[in-house]
Amino acid sequence: MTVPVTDLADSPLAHLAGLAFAKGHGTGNDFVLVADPDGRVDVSAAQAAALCDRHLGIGADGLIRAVRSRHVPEGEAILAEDGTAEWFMDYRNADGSVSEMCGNGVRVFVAFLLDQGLVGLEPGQVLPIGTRAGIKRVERREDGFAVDMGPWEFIFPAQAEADAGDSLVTADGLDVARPALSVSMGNPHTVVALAEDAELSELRLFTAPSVDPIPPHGTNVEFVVPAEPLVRDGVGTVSMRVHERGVGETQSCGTGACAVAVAIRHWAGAGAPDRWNVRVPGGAVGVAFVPGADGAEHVELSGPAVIVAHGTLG
Ligand SMILES: N[C@@H](CCC[C@H](N)C(=O)O)C(=O)O
Repeated sequence: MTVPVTDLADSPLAHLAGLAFAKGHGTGNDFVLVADPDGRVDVSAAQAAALCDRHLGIGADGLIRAVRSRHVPEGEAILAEDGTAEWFMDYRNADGSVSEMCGNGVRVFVAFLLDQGLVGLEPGQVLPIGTRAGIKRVERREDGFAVDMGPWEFIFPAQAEADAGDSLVTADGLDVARPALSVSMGNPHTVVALAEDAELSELRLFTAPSVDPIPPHGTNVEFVVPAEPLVRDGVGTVSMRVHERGVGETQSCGTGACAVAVAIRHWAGAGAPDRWNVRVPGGAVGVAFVPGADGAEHVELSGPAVIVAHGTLG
């Protein structure tokens, strides 16, 4: 009997045989990346999930398709706002669901465009990228990328302003439900403060925490512990773990780190710093609150982006 070692016939990946891909990560948040400049690769939710499967596929927290903005429905609005936003980040979670935004992903996306020779970008230069959460401007730096993530918002503004929390979160490893604050960074996040490192490390995030009330489109849940001291030389430091919507626990979440900085600064009150170092299991990212060109406060996310491998499916 011949064993068909390259046969994907029974897999959702069958129609993608021959597809070139790269694998990359930002602080351990890892992605399969596919270049599809002319919008010819139609990846279904099942195929995205199969590609991201760590046992039967390539394995990743998400799938990123690099497509020209003019070839996606969202691109019309993107290009109307900025005709130079040529590239669109089509992002899917590991379960195949679509997400509005990925902060680590958008840095890795630009590293991938550079890797593929699809753009040129010198340190100090900025590239506008279309996403489902609008245009994100990504600056190349000597040691990685910094992204203008735009303004943040409370998801339940009335409760957030009035109280320390707007919802309650229970998770495996927590003795009682904890108050939490829900923040939108284009995608939804719910942030829970814990008292000490032991509480953070004892969490078991194999199952999704439960959030009540849950934001309308579900949520990513971040658990955060302040460093001791919280602020040194004007920069705050915290440690976080995350359970991502559509994925599970990941090594890092860029939009989650931004949401954590928003919540911790809110809880810390007047005098809290505008610059934060957010430690994650896969490394650390920087978050800064900066004035945006539109007059609103914007969140800037900075960190590394690495392309680790290239391959062909099948
Ligand atoms: N890891 C990402 C966020 C990816 C999307 C998220 N799971 C969602 O569904 O909103 C990041 O770095 O921001």
